Amino acid sequence: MQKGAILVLSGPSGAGKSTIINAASDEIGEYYFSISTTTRAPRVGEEDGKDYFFVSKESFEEDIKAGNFLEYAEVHGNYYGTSLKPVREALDEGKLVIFDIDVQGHRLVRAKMNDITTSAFITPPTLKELETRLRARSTDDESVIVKRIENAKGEIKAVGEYDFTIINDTVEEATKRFVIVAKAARLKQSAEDEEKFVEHWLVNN
Ligand SMILES: Nc1ncnc2c1ncn2[C@@H]1O[C@H](COP(=O)(O)OP(=O)(O)OP(=O)(O)O)[C@@H](O)[C@H]1O
Ligand SMILES: Nc1nc2c(ncn2[C@@H]2O[C@H](COP(=O)(O)O)[C@@H](O)[C@H]2O)c(=O)[nH]1
Repeated sequence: MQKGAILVLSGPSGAGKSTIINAASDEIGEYYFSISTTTRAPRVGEEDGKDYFFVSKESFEEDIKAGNFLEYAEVHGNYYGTSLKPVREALDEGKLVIFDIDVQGHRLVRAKMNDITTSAFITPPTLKELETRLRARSTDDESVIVKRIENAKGEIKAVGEYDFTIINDTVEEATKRFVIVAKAARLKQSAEDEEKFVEHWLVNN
């Protein structure tokens, strides 16, 4: 029986998802962060197996064919996907599994594992502030930044599909809110658990 729960975090590139997960990591108890596979090239300082599993397009497409992904999507011109096996194992161990995935990925996870999923959309207060932060991060070329800002205008429209919205004005305040959301996510029960509880409750009355 599956015992864990899922917390999906989405938001435009540069919203602060990684920053907030890292800032909250000591306060949210034991969790498993799902390391995605991508065909994007590593940024300076990124490590294979820590930030992402960096693979070729051919290798990614083989994994698609083999059914190895829980979800995958093309985002900003590259493939990104969540491997099913480690997620299943973490859920079976009763862990909270945290995903940093885009809005398409969130829809696919919802379609497959809605009953154990909680989600939050993170965004800076304005598009202008997003642009400032993406430029200040200095990890991407100008053409990549322009593409991500353009895509953010579409991504923000999915905000209503999420359980929670976290406006990342200051890291401190956004992290506090994320910690509360993570605690709520842990409490999400699977439909199977609910059925068992009702059965047990009725029999014992
Ligand atoms: N509240 C904040 N105020 C100012 N700068 C911030 C804030 N939150 C994050 N940042 C900065 O904004 C940049 C983007 O943050 P981060 O890399 O965490 O975004 P992300 O959502 O994980 O992006 P991506 O989806 O591209 O991986 C970083 O340089 C980070 O230090
Ligand atoms: N659908 C998925 N989206 C993913 C996954 N891993 C990351 N992402 C999203 O991609 C963008 C860009 O990330 P970056 O590291 O290149 O800046 C960002 O919105 C992530 O949330 C995934 O496995 N599936």
